[in-house]
Amino acid sequence: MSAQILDGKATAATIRSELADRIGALKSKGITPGLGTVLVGDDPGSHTYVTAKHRDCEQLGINSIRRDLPGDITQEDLEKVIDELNDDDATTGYIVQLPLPPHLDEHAILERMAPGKDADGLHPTNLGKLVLNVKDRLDSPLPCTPNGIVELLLRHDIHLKGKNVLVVGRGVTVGRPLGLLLTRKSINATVTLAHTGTVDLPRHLAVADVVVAAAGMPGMITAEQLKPGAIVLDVGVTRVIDSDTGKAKLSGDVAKDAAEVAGWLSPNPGGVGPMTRAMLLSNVVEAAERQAGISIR
Ligand SMILES: Nc1nc2c(c(=O)[nH]1)N[C@@H](CN(C=O)c1ccc(C(=O)N[C@@H](CCC(=O)O)C(=O)O)cc1)CN2
Repeated sequence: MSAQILDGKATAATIRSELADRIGALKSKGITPGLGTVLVGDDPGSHTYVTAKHRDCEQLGINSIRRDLPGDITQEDLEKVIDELNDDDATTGYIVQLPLPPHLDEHAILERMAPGKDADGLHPTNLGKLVLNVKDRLDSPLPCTPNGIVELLLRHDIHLKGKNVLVVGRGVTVGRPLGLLLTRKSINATVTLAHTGTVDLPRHLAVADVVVAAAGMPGMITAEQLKPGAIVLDVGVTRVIDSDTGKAKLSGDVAKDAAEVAGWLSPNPGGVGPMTRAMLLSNVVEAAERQAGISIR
């Protein structure tokens, strides 16, 4: 048996073409959405993701505003950039690429962003709305990776009602918000959130109908640990040096042989990553629609 593929690349392309129509409608009213990005330092992964986000914008006719800043920028100077983007009318939404270098206070930076311009759904007000389960999902943006995972499953006609979902990793961009999203009544999954303090992870894996691996530990989840037929989403990405070529390559959290046991598997790359970017574009378009007072659906 070989797992069916949760094709994030193709699904993201479909979402982009749907967004193109909405961007056209905004432009006909004289509004062009604009995505701002703030990138601090020279981490190659973050650089790749930000560049890809701007490429997506260019392809869809979204303006993009790029602020690449030195790795030793002070908190005060970074806050000035945040204030400028908050005040810039051309920037309808923006993100601060994470992680920030350790000398910077990430929470203070996210909190300083205007919640209405937060294209990542990571401002405390927007995360708070997720916690409070604010009914109208269009009232505030959802974090891109969790939203992308839900969208990827739904568009493959996979519904999680009553399913046991094991989320491995409690980071702010994936694990924590995903648990909140999946336990909404509209999804109704039963979620276990595992982390580095979890005792006996294999016991949890053995009973999980769905596994979301977002720990950033290459190959940590193997075929023999999975329940046969499990739906597996491989989210974690680590850059490792290939011992044969000496070149850096990407490695997910799920071992290659998982495909022999899983019922569905998201490839990595090509699975959740492209969906994260598609959901960012969707948040930017929704923010522009909200700001223009356009009723969305
Ligand atoms: N402010 C944010 N920072 C980070 C987020 C986030 O949602 N907001 N998530 C991750 C990184 N991330 C988005 O920024 C991201 C990860 C992966 C991809 C992607 O398209 N991956 C491709 C492979 C790309 C490659 O060659 O490296 C794939 O999976 O096919 C996009 C965005 C942490 N930071």
